[in-house]
Amino acid sequence: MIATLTLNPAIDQTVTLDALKPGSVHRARSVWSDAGGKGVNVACCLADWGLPVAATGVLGQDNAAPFEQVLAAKNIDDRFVWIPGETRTNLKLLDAGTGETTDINLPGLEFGPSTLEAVRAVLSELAQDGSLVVLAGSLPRSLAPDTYARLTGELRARGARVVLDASGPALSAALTAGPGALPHAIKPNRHELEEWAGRPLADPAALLDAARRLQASGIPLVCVSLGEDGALFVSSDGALRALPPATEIASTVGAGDALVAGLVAGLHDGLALPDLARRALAFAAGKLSRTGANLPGREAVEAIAQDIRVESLT
Ligand SMILES: Nc1ncnc2c1ncn2[C@@H]1O[C@H](COP(=O)(O)OP(=O)(O)O)[C@@H](O)[C@H]1O
Ligand SMILES: O=P(O)(O)OC[C@H]1O[C@](O)(COP(=O)(O)O)[C@@H](O)[C@@H]1O
Repeated sequence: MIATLTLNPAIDQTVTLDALKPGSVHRARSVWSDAGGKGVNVACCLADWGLPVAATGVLGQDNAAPFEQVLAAKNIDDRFVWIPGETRTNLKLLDAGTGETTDINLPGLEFGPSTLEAVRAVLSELAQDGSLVVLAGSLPRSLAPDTYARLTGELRARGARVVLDASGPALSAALTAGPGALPHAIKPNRHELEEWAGRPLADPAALLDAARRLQASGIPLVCVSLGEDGALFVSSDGALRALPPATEIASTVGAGDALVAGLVAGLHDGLALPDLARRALAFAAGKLSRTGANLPGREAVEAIAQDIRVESLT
């Protein structure tokens, strides 16, 4: 069983501008919305790949439709806890000239201990021996930074492997949890890894060293995503860098989530590190060619994976 948790989902509203100029009035070329948030996006990509997946977390009842639609359309087991209020809308400003996206992620719905308890109950039903559980995205401000660390300990005690995609204090707390509460895999991006390290990691050697330190601390798989430079992968099988293929980019929003979904699909199939890296980058490249958290068909993703170059690092 595969499950994803999104405690702070979002409707992603992507606004395309001729050029983003801070302080000036813009007339948008176009606007579109996707139901998103990290765990929702991971579940969408896994469902497109053909794996059964359940999605849980907390959603607002007052703008439920986009989430209900996408979960139903992709046949994702909807195990969300619904609360009064609106799920946040995050703004993604796409500069058509440079192709760069500027993210404005809002704080989101806050909720108390009883809602978290309800989510915990769903997770403990979903997590069994051998399950893969993805904990992803920011935490609402009402939750303690060690929320992921605690959930990871509980899920591990049930025999599940946890894949964590978090940042800031929530990531730091999860990485300093005791040995029984560390995640099986993490996917920081360069900025998140620098935040954890407390210093810039400008050159490849510094990045690799930080990733190796995390793996040596007891996290079996560390993947550092590097945008257009691909990603680093470190496990007990070694370290490697995977390079992205040339890709038509429709939207970069959710590329990191697609990479996480590819990692999960690879862990599910027990792939060796180089093939796991190819699978993860193929998911990201497949998603980049589309808007929203959507992958092309399995054959197309497998064809992309075959073309991904992987370099072993010493
Ligand atoms: N501009 C790009 N060109 C090619 N591949 C990209 C680009 N942006 C992202 N990717 C792919 O998507 C993956 C995740 O993107 P990244 O930006 O690192 O994640 P996040 O969104 O979590 O910060 C990268 O490892 C890479 O494979
Ligand atoms: O929970 P956070 O950290 O605010 O991030 C939420 C945002 O990240 C996304 O999941 C996209 O993430 P990536 O582009 O890193 O894959 C959006 O759907 C959402 O707006």
